[in-house]
Amino acid sequence: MISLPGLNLSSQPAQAQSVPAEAVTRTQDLAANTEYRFEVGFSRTLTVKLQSGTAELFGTELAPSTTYSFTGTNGAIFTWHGCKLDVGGDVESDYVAEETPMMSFANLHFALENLRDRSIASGSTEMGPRVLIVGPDNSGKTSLVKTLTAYAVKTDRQPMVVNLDPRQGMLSVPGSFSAAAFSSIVDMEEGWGSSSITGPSPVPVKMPLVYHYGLKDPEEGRTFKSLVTRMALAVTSRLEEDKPSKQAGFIIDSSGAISQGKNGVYDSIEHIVSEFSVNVLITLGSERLYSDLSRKFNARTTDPSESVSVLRLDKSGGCVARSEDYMRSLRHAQIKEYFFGRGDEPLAPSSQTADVADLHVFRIVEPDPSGSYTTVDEYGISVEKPLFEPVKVDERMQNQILAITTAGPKDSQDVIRDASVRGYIYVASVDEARRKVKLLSPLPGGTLDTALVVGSWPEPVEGLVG
Ligand SMILES: Nc1ncnc2c1ncn2[C@@H]1O[C@H](COP(=O)(O)OP(=O)(O)OP(=O)(O)O)[C@@H](O)[C@H]1O
Repeated sequence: MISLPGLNLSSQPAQAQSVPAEAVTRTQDLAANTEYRFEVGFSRTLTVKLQSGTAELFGTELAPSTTYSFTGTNGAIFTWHGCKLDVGGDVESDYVAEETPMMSFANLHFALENLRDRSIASGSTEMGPRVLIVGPDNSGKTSLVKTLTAYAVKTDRQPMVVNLDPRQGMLSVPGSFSAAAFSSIVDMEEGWGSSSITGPSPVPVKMPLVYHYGLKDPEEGRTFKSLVTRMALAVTSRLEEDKPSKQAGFIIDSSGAISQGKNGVYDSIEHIVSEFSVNVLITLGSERLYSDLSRKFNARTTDPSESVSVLRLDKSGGCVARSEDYMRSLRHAQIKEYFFGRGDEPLAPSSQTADVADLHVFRIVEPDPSGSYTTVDEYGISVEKPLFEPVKVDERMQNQILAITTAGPKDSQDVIRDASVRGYIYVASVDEARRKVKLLSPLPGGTLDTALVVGSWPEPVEGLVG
């Protein structure tokens, strides 16, 4: 058996052990072009083994005779030509679906392949496809990104994947934005990974680029657009040095919040399209979004090199609306994995004690309940609040995740905002009397003489250290 999914084995050893791979299984026959869909909660485990035929999970092929196990996961195992699966364990629900959008996903992949071939034919002067995926919450954006990435990697491409959704991290913790080039297969059970230093999950070619956003909703913060601009510059300059990834292009995953629009205006989407020079904009699961965006971008076809193809894909019937409880468990599992690794790839985070006075923590300033960022200064004049405010480390900071930025503690607000992230630390405990703080870091050592940034997202995680 490989590992428990994503999501740290140590949190649920009892359940994991209660379902050994050799426990009772049943055979699930799948006809061609159908998929086996499952919902597995955090307290259950499903095991799946490919008995015969071929099958894939979000584009990644299942290896024969390998038992995969899933916990805290919703997903679907699809087969193009039919297969038999050995299914065991326990699920919230499962069923076989005959209608899937996989053919349209595969067609999209082939269209992207044409653009990649065109980039190669141009001697890499042209960049490969620059794709942005938008759609409401739970419309299947991340699953489509995984599928397109897996298909591209199977064709020996090295696409870059950019995550601009703070609800879920990619190779990092929730609340971050990240980008990484992928070259080998996406790990089956976990699928995306949150740790940047474990081995087998999606294997980035280089360390991921990470920026800290620190809020739940891209539309609520003042730093979203600047971070998109920074990320676009960083991704573009990385691609200039990396031919295979430049030819393969990139795929951007976004948050459902930016697809809501305000009176037909999609400011954040337009900003991403313009900063990343997106030329393929995929709308998932919303006729209205497709209609609004195609009207907007089709009107701009004066210069063909700047044209944006807006495509519409149907939402898969398998997409599951996830409860707030489920999402919280998912975030906590991701954070736990960032520090401790996974069942078969454990990490040993280092614990260090520091003086409270040595930490330079900046809190992201949030709007007041009316959404305003203005305040009245000592002269009664209305002024804009700063982006960050320095905060003292006290007991309220216990269980918080802090971003270690590349900015110095004396740098300006803009420098702190635009700084990339070296990694994250967890505040395990604060002893106010002794003025000491115990920190957990995925990497040993490291200087704390930088600006540490904390936001309201992700929320404090209790009990990370037992
Ligand atoms: N075909 C399918 N069968 C079963 N489950 C699926 C299928 N497609 C997606 N899901 C599940 O549905 C949920 C929502 O999908 P996904 O995360 O891809 O959507 P999203 O649009 O990225 O969501 P959000 O923007 O809210 O993060 C996930 O738990 C995913 O694993």
